[in-house]
Formats: sequence, C-alpha cells, structure tokens
Amino acid sequence: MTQTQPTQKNSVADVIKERRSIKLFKKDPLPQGLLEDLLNVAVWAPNHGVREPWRFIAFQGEGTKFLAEAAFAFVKRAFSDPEVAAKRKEYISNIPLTLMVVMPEDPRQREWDEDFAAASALVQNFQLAAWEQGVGTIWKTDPYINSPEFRNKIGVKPGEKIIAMIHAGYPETVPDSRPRTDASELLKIVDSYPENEVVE
Ligand SMILES: Cc1cc2nc3c(=O)[nH]c(=O)nc-3n(C[C@H](O)[C@H](O)[C@H](O)COP(=O)(O)O)c2cc1C
Repeated sequence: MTQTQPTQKNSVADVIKERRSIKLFKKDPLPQGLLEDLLNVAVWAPNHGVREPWRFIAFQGEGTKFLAEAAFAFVKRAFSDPEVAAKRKEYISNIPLTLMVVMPEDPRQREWDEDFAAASALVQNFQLAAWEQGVGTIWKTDPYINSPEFRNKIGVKPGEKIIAMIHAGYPETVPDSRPRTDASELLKIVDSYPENEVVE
C-alpha cells in the first residue's frame, strides 16, 4: 500500500493508468458542488440515441447513516457473525459519499445492452474525473443493491437497476496496482484476407 494521495496529472492516459480502486477513505467531506461537477463531466459518456439512461442517488453526511441502516438489514442476514455485520455497517456509514447510479431497464434487449454499456462508461468517466481531482472511488456491486427491501428504502423503482454503487472520498491509502495482461497477448490483427475464409 502506498500512503500517498493520487498524483494530479493532465493526460487522459496517465489518469486511466494511475487510478486505483480505493477502499479506505479519510473522513473529510468532498467540497460543496464537486459531486455535481464530476457528474457533469461523467454524463459526456457515449450513449446511443442520447437516451441518457441514468439517474443518481447520493448519500453523504447523515444520509450515510440511513444508507448503512438500509444495508444492514440485508447484511446482518448475510453474515452469521454479528460483529462482521456491524463492521460492514460502520464502514458504510463512514464513507464520505456513496453514489448510486441507476439505469432505467429498457425491455428491448438491444437497448438494455446499450444502456448498460453507456451507464458503465459514465461510471468509468466519474471515477477518472474524480481521480484527476485527487478523489478516490471504488465501484461496488454488493449483493444488497439487488435486494427489493434495500432498493425500496432508497427509492429505486421497479424497472430500474442500480448498476453501480460508487464509494468516494479522499484516499487514506492507495493500494498498489494490480498488473494487466499486455494487450499483445490478447490481440489478433487481421491484415490480409484469411486463407480459409475464417479468422483462426
Ligand atoms: C462492475 C464492477 C463491479 C465491481 N464490484 C466490486 C465489489 O463489489 N467489491 C470490490 O471490492 N470491488 C469491486 N470492483 C472493483 C474491482 O475489484 C477493481 O476495479 C479491480 O480490483 C482492479 O483494481 P483497480 O480498479 O484499482 O485497477 C468492481 C469493478 C467493476 C468494474
């Protein structure tokens, strides 16, 4: 673990490569208006038909206590050890900002797939824009985000999907990077007509 703040670099490539998922946050709240600023960057994600398939629910301040209670109702059933469940609840209630990215579920398969892809691009945009400002994030998909009881409590309607729960705040620690496979190992370039009329 590196005990430093993320560096603030200008190039998109630097920000992409230097971003890390952050699990331990300082308690400091984010500056007023930063959430809206980051979202107003993130919404420039490509999205087919400019359907803008997203809305957001943010929890901060006392709102995180409510969120932690709502999650705890699920978490306490999932963990047999009450101490583990209580620690999860405390963890959630201490995160400066938790953002739910909510997507309307289009009944048409193609549109659903496109909307999920677009909303995922938005999440990545948000994470990168935050990192550029020295703010750490992690994209979480804890099982309780699909619990009807939890969804109902936080105002997610039938026909909507929480595609990401993003925890955000100033990093307490920045983990080391987890190496990625070199693209050359994954890439097939077709630059001549295939002999058997299929790419092998
Ligand atoms: C769709 C999605 C869901 C994720 N859900 C979780 C999660 O529930 N818990 C978690 O610890 N990390 C989760 N992550 C974060 C990944 O674990 C993280 O991106 C990965 O370990 C690589 O680390 P890095 O983001 O620092 O490069 C999720 C990431 C994605 C894209």
